[in-house]
Amino acid sequence: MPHAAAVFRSLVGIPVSKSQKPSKRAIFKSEMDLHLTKPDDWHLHLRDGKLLESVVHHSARHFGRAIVMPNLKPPITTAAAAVAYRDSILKVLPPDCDFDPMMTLYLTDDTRPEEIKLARSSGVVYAVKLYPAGATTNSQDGVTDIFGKCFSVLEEMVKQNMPLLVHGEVTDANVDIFDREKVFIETILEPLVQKLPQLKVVMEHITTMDAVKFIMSSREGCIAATVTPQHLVLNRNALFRGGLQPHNYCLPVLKREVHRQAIVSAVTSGSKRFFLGTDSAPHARNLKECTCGCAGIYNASVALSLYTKVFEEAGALDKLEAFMSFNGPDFYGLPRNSTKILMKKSSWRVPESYMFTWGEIVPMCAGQMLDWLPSDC
Ligand SMILES: NC(=O)N[C@@H](CC(=O)O)C(=O)O
Ligand SMILES: [Zn+2]
Ligand SMILES: [Zn+2]
Repeated sequence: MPHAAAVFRSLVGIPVSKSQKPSKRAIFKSEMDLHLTKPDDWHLHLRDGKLLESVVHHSARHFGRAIVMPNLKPPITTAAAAVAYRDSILKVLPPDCDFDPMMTLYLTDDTRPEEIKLARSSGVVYAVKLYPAGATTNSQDGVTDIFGKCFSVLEEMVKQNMPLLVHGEVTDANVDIFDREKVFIETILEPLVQKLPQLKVVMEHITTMDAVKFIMSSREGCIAATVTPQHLVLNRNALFRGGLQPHNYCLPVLKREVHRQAIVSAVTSGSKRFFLGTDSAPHARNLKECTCGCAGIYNASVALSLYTKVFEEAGALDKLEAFMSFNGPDFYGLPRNSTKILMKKSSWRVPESYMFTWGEIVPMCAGQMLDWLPSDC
């Protein structure tokens, strides 16, 4: 195994010297570009119709593949619907684009084991998504009782080696919204992995130190987590800074600073159990800035810059490529991408909004300056 600092130095193109540890000062001072294996996004909302056409290029430009979430209206509950949805995504991609949308099935109380077999044989469905009914955007058709209604489907998933992707929050209105992830781990996830230890599970968009502990204590290669940019750079103060901030509202909701720090430590530690999943979730501006605003942050255009900033500030740029480009495909048992992208150390301003004929979308960090610019090699 090469020393981490040596890897870091080869990434940034500087010769390995006697001092193996890159000092933080050196990182901040030098002008450097990072050549990285093209990343994948293991949790993405592309929507459909006009919204799909408007947002897909932000992901397709710099990501090789993406696990595409199935929470459309109506949801993607069959292999046939997933194949049709994939075709509609491919149709709106720019010519010569080799972005690969990897599809998921939306699990319901009525999903049958047969559908898992069909999904596997379709060749384009890579996972099944568990939304506890009522937990998040378009989850009303989700699962009401995972053990009571879905067990035979989960057993079939084990047979088909099909991972379960989990929105990990309980929906009980009596549970404080900031505790819903922790309670989900205790009441659903821990019993689930005990009952079905062979089931591959990805806990999506983790937000708490409880989730980090759960992932670290479970079987590597079987249980993993995706991490969003917002849960790495923001804590819950960002929801109320100078007034209500609807564009920082997503589910699971942002948590306290100690939780953010625990997640930063986990991803920058180099553990293979954590990988990139933006949870980029576009909603029209008018549906965010209203009396009952939607949950979801649109981060597709800023995600790579923000992840890089987090690793830079932690002095862990040598661990960035594994988080962005290796841990995900390794977990899913897929080849890593063979092409590269360049993260340029170059300031750019995030647009205040993206305007379309039908309306506009406000991105995460709207109007702010960011330090790292992704581009093609
Ligand atoms: N994250 C969110 O706040 N929203 C997502 C759904 C989800 O991933 O929970 C969406 O589809 O808008
Ligand atoms: Zn979710
Ligand atoms: Zn999501």
